[in-house]
Amino acid sequence: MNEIKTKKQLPSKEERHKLFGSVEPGPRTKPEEKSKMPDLQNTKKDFLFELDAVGVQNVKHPIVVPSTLNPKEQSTIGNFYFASTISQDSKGTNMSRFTEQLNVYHANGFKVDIKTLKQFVKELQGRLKQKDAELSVEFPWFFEREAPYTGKSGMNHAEAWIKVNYHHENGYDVKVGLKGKITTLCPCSKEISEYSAHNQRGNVIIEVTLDPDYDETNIDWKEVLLEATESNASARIHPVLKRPDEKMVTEQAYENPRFVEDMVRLVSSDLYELDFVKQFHVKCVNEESIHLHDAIASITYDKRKEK
Ligand SMILES: Nc1nc2c(ncn2[C@@H]2O[C@H](COP(=O)(O)OP(=O)(O)OP(=O)(O)O)[C@@H](O)[C@H]2O)c(=O)[nH]1
Repeated sequence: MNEIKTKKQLPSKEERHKLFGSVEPGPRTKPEEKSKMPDLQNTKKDFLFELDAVGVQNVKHPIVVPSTLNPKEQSTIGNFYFASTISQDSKGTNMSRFTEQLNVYHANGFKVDIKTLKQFVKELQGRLKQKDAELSVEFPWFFEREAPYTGKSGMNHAEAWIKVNYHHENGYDVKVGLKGKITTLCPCSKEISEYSAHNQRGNVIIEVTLDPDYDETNIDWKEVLLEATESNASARIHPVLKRPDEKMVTEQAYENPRFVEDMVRLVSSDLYELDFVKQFHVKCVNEESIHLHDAIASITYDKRKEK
């Protein structure tokens, strides 16, 4: 026997909102025109302390990333931080101006190269009417990777970031960074064991200060930092491996054992030799396969302080 279904008769949307607590607007007494509104953040008084930074963070926005590896240009999502210092006599910043400027750049297709970001930060300093401004942007950077024997390719990615600071008297400070993943095979395990050696996935985190004359039209820092990471590892990580490839990377790792300390020293040596790198920080975090904890090592070095 067929059941007879009766359709619910819902109240109108307005009635439904009232049912769940919406009320009529109250009397309006405060100005609605911008020029008549108090501007609290622009109050001038002695506010006791200068601020190191005031701004916005965790701003997600579409960006275009140029690359020397394939794909040569990729659309992705950047996570931005924008800030400036403010003086003791200013109550607050004009927060709308950070995202207002972001939208101006979006209208032209926001390409996150060093030249564009430097221009962005200088304009932001002017827009905020402060003596400095800074931004950082983090994004996943994709690159094509071929298997070592069969040449089968797929996409790998690393976390990349750029930090730009501009001061109206001191100029720019630009830092770039990359977190890449590698295989490391334990030298101690190889030495003491009758067979095999434990290995792990290592994370190499690099941040470098760029030389003011760094020319991104000649060198892509992302590719260089990735190569410094991967070329010093026990083996590279691949998206696609067939059996002949797997045999190659397994044997290569066994032939190139690395402690976490070896990794940071070898990567630092490569960075030391690069003219466009003035200062660097290298950290390696190995997700140990024979422990629940990670092994870590790091180096910070400033070439500008050398005698
Ligand atoms: N300074 C400051 N603003 C905040 C904060 N949190 C939110 N805001 C918001 O920032 C917005 C105002 O931005 P402003 O840039 O000062 O706006 P405006 O004065 O209309 O903009 P201009 O014409 O550029 O000066 C308001 O919506 C504030 O509520 C905060 O902690 N500090």
